[in-house]
Amino acid sequence: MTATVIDGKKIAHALRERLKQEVAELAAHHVQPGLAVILVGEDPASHSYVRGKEKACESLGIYSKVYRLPASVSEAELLHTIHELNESSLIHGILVQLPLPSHISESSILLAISPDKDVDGFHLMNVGKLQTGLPTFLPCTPHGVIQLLQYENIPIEGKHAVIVGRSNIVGKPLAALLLQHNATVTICHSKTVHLKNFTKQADILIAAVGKLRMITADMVKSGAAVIDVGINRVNGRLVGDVDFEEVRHVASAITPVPGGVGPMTIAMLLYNTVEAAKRLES
Ligand SMILES: Nc1nc2c(c(=O)[nH]1)N[C@@H](CN(C=O)c1ccc(C(=O)N[C@@H](CCC(=O)O)C(=O)O)cc1)CN2
Repeated sequence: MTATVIDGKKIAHALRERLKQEVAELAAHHVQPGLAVILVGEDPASHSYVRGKEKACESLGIYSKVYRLPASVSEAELLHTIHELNESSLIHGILVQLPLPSHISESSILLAISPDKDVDGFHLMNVGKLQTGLPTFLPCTPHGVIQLLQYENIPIEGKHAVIVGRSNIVGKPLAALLLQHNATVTICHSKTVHLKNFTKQADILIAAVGKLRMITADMVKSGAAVIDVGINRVNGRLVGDVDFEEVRHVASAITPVPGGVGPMTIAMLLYNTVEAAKRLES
């Protein structure tokens, strides 16, 4: 068997084209969605993701403003910036690029963002809404994974989805979303004993740990859909958590890294920003 390679770039592009039209329609009503991005420190990967977000906004006609702050910025200064953005009529979405330096409390910062502008879906209010199935901003990467599965007509309902990784950004919200779509969900993590016994049962296997090529062909059930959320940098190259070259001969569908889930993360952020503008301006 050779798997279908899921083209995240193409799917993200299609979504962005739809959003571009929506932004044009909003412009006709004198509404321009606005996104504020706060970036703290010098992490090159974070700078690159934020540049990607800025460029994506520009290409759709979304206003964006990036606050590039030094790693030495205090929590109080950061909170002050967020409070100002909460009040700004030009800004509909606010996000703080993660990770933050260790002297800043991530939970205090995320709690300060108005839930109505929380386009990452990380505010506790929105986390709670997701868990209880209420409408809210869906975290971008998990939402992107669901969109990829749906675009490829990969059934979710009744299937066993196994997620390797329990982060607040990906693993936990993705489990909630897959449950909403009536999958049976297992979350595995660094303390899971006999990981392979679980991954081998997956109809949909999602790797989100940040460990280079840790999912090998012997860990995958024949015909499974394999979604690789991992981003590992090796000598300047991006490599996922899945051994793509091996696993593609066992799976029925697989996402590459780069060009799989990553582009969907940005597309879903644009989606949430447009949604935020529509809600706040209605
Ligand atoms: N506040 C947030 N911080 C972080 C998030 C997030 O959703 N919100 N997620 C990640 C990083 N991330 C977005 O911020 C992100 C990761 C990857 C990509 C992407 O497009 N990847 C491309 C490759 C890009 C490259 O060449 O470097 C791909 O996989 O094809 C976009 C955004 C952590 N922080």
